[in-house]
Amino acid sequence: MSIVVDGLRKRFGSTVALDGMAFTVRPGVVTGFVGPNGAGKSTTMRVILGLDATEAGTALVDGQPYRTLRRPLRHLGSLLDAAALQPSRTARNHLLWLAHSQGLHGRRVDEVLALTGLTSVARRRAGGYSLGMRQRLGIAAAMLGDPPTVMLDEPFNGMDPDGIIWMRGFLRSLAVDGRAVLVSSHLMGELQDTAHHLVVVGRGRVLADAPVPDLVAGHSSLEQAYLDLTRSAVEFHTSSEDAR
Ligand SMILES: Nc1ncnc2c1ncn2[C@@H]1O[C@H](COP(=O)(O)OP(=O)(O)OP(=O)(O)O)[C@@H](O)[C@H]1O
Repeated sequence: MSIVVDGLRKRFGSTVALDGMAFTVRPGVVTGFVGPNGAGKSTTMRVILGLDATEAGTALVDGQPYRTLRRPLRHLGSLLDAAALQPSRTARNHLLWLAHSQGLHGRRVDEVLALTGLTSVARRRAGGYSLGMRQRLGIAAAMLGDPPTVMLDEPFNGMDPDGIIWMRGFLRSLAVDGRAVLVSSHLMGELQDTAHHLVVVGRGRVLADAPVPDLVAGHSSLEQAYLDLTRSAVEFHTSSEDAR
C-alpha cells in the first residue's frame, strides 16, 4: 500500500477535526477523497506529510512516516496549497530551486513543465499566474521526484473547463502508469469519470470506502449517492455535539 492512514484523531480546541480517520491508497488507482467542507480532508493530508501532529493514529507512506523518508519527493509528490510559492521567481526558477534543494536533477524541471503544459509560460513570474496555472505549477513540483504516489488537495480549484478536462486526463494517466493517486474535492462532479475508488468522509471519519460502481449502485447518480452518504455530516463537529 502506498499510503496507509489508521485511527487518526485530532482536535483543534473544541473542534474534532479527525475522529478515527482510516483508509489506504493503492497503486494504479485514482482514489477520490471527498466530503463536505470541514470533513477533515486537508487535515488528513497535512498529517500524512507530517505537518500536523495527531493525538492518536498513524499515517505511513511506503511503510514509513513521511518525515523519516530519506528522499521524500521520490516517494510522495503533493500539492496542498497552490498559492504557496515565491511570487517574484519565474515558474522555472521555482522548480529549479526545489529540484536542487531535494538533490534532484535540473533536467527533470523541463520534463515536468512539459507534463503540465507550462513550457511556454515557464519564464514568467509565478506571481502573475492565475490560480489554474498555479495549480499546474504545484503539480509540476509534485512530479519532480517522479514519485510513485501523488496526493493533491483540491487541484480542480480555479481551473477553467479546459483545465478540468486536462486534470481528469492527467490523473487517470498517473494511475495508468501504476501510480497511487489521492485527490480531494468537495464537488462530486469534478471526480466523475476520473476516480476509480472513493473515500467519502464527514466529521473526521470515513463514511464509505468503495469502488465508484459499488457506491453508485442503488442510487440515481454518483452525486446522489454522495449526498445520501454525507447528509448527516454537513455540519461542523464540536465537542458539545459529541454525544458518543
Ligand atoms: N489550523 C486550524 N485551526 C483550527 N481549526 C482548524 C484548523 N485546521 C482545520 N480546522 C478545523 O478542522 C476541521 C477539518 O478541517 P479541514 O480543513 O481538514 O476540512 P476539509 O475537509 O479539508 O474542508 P474543505 O473542503 O472546506 O477544505 C474543520 O472544522 C476546521 O475548521
